[in-house]
Amino acid sequence: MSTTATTAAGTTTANATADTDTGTAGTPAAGPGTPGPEAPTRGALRALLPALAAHRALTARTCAAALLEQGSLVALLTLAAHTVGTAVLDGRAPSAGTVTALLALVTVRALMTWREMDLSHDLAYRVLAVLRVRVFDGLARSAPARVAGRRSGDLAATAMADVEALEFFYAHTTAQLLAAGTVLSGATVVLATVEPWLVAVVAPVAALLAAAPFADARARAARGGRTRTAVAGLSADTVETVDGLRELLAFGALAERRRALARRGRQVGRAQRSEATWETVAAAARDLLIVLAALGVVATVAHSVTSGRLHGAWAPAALALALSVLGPVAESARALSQAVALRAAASRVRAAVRAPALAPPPAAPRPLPPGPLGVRLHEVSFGYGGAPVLDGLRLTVPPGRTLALVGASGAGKSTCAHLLARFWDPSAGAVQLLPEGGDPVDLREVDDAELRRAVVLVGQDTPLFHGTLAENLRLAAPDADGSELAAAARRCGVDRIAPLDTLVGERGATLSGGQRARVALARALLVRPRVLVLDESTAHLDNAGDARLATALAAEGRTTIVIAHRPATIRRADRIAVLRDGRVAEEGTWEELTARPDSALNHLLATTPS
Ligand SMILES: Nc1ncnc2c1ncn2[C@@H]1O[C@H](COP(=O)(O)OP(=O)(O)OP(=O)(O)O)[C@@H](O)[C@H]1O
Repeated sequence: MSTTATTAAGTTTANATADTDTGTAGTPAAGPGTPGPEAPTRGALRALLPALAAHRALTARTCAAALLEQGSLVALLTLAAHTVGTAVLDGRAPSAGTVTALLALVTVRALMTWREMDLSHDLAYRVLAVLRVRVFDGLARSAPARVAGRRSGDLAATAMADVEALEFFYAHTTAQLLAAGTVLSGATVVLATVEPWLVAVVAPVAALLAAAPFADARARAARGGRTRTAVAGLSADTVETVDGLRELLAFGALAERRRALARRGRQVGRAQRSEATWETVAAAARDLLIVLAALGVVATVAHSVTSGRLHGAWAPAALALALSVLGPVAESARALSQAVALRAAASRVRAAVRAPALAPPPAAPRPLPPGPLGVRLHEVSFGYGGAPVLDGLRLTVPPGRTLALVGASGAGKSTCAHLLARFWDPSAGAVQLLPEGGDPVDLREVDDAELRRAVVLVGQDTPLFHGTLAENLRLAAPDADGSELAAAARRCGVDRIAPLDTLVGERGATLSGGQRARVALARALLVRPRVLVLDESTAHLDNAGDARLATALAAEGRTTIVIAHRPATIRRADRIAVLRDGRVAEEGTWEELTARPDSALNHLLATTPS
């Protein structure tokens, strides 16, 4: 068996302590081709933009609202200043048209402030909802290798915290930057006609403010990356702690775990503090620049008026226009610098979304012929990145027969089961289904949905989901009617556990290991698989329960591969294959293999407690 829930929790403590000591999020050996948790951040923000394409109309409305919001404020301040200027210098009261325009601008500004916030958040939440599903799709595509290679809390951090962090990018950056750029361009044209020197003051400051976040983009992204990694590590440790609470309690390891979590928390705090410190320094630098620009604008306007280039009545308007346009520019610079820090989150999300399929779908699927299916592993080699686990393995199970696959712990039995379920593909050789009298069909040629109906794998610790027994059974066959459900439940003794509308709690926490196994087996039977792979599925049951289930599972025409250590289970199979050194060391019936004193099976049985 590969990692199980119970053993994972037991080994977690050691892993987690080591992680905390080195200050890195632990990443056990990944499956073949597993993308690493940290991907390069270059272009990660740009890669977020295409997600807006699905919401073109809403994006356009958000941009328009942002433009009206920023533009109306600049126009309002400029017009108000002009009105005051002409009233003071020319002694003219504002006309009814001017008052109406001022009131209209106030109204537009108020309405657009609300509208822009409403639309930009609506847009962001829609994009994030799609992103979350795409992250989930990526995880599903690359499971279980990715899940084996990355800790679940780390994956949860990508699916939740990293995606959530991107809300800022979609709600507060894109439309606002576009609007600020447009308002700045318009204001620059007006300023150029009124007093070109004002452009000479405003334009370089605007350029400096816009460029500043990119000047230390690498360091900023690295600081953001450290925060994301620390948050992911904390999330991974927290999830493992909750999962393994019983073991931690049993071994009296709670206090040490608590200290480790506190250290993780401090790591997150330090990373966030470092980001915040740099951000406040950058904000202070921006403020200083704006103040200097404002002084420059005031001095330029004063000089223009005294030198006669600008009429005094226009001075307040020019002043207001030049100063008010600096507001959106400064706000955009702040948004940009925050967005640059999001590159790490964006790249983690991008890596999850783009995760390659470890078992890619066939270009031209081959339909499986009806009738019983056998199984063949033809010269199969496979490894998890290190030494090969399977090395040219050959194994054939004719249609309708039962084979017990045995071997020492770590021999590769579960790996064979996972290849049969096509969780991933072999690096050499082929895993095939054998129709009776037909040509073998490589699993790589079979459509995924058809494969899931034909081959079902039941593991030792198949987790159940929060819900009723019936809902857990229906997971495999959503269309199964009540009588089918009842029949499968009866065959596996699920009906003796509790009524089918009983809630089982998260991961089936309210059931015993044996009861969970019965539910998992009944669930598998509902699919009516032609090939059933049982990976120590009945290990939690007593001998009598195991025997009764074996009788219930026996079905005409179904091929069954049983991975087991229990002699009584192995004995019931038609044939037995012993796995050693990545190959089948010997194969035969129970009688044949046990008759030879030096057989690998006898060696194995001698070391297996009965
Ligand atoms: N996801 C993984 N990443 C890296 N190595 C793995 C992974 N899964 C299994 N292995 C390694 O592959 C080898 C075979 O594991 P496998 O689970 O197939 O053994 P097994 O025969 O089922 O063992 P057991 O009887 O103990 O369940 C072991 O050395 C194991 O450490």
